[in-house]
Amino acid sequence: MSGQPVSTASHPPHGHPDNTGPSTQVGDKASTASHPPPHKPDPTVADNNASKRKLSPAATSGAAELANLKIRLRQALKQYKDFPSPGILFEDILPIFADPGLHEALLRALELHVTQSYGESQKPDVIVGLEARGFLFGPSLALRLGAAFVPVRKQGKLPGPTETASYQKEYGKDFFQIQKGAIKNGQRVIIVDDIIATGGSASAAGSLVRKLGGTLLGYVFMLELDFLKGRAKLDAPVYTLISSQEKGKEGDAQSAEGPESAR
Ligand SMILES: O=P(O)(O)OC[C@H]1O[C@H](OP(=O)(O)OP(=O)(O)O)[C@H](O)[C@@H]1O
Ligand SMILES: Nc1ncnc2[nH]cnc12
Repeated sequence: MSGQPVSTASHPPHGHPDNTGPSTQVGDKASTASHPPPHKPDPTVADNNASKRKLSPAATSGAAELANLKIRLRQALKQYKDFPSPGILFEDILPIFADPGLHEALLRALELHVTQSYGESQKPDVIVGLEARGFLFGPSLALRLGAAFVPVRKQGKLPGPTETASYQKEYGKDFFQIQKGAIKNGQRVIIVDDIIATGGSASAAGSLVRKLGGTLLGYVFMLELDFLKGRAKLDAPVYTLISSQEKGKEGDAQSAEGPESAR
């Protein structure tokens, strides 16, 4: 049933039996999937090695704050079976934006990540957001970082000369466009979107940024469906706040009678 969010009492933070590949993150090149092997700590919810790496007190408290924010955000996600088509477990990120406290937590978490990972000398000049859900937080993040915001839109929505890239995503095929001249040669760019699934959308957006002469610093996502290994398609550092879908648990998920918090 796709009309009701699935109960996730039996659906702990996502993972997948196939999820064995490395998960590269800026500032942490080791496995960063939210379901690392049992003997490894979960790097998406805590910077467990902060003290060993002798981080400054400010960086350590920033890492602790980030870990806390991630837990709150993870709990707000909802899942819908068979939406928009059979076999897809749809991750609904909208509850985060319905709650001003969580919305603020999201922006703060992303801002912390970018400022901690890139520092003053490598600050992004441009945040590129992908239509449509990348528009929910891309402009606000850009404002916090003192960067420009540039949209990548679905075909036929942008006026004037554009560059186009076709792509395949988890549940369909599409075209992305960006306005020519929207990014200047050599500008440092971070691409943001809500979810990376197969990586098709993000990869197409990356090719558009490079076509315009942008220097792609990396990708930032709220959520990664890591069993789909989308990050393998991307040739710049990838950061995700939360990951991923536990496909093996899909069959266990019960239909909920009403809205229910995901995790
Ligand atoms: O990694 P992929 O397999 O490419 O899938 C990820 C993309 O799919 C969704 O966009 P979609 O175009 O479905 O919807 P939206 O317009 O609601 O953002 C999502 O917001 C990502 O952009
Ligand atoms: N499973 C999924 N849930 C929400 N958005 C998506 N975009 C691609 N796959 C998705």
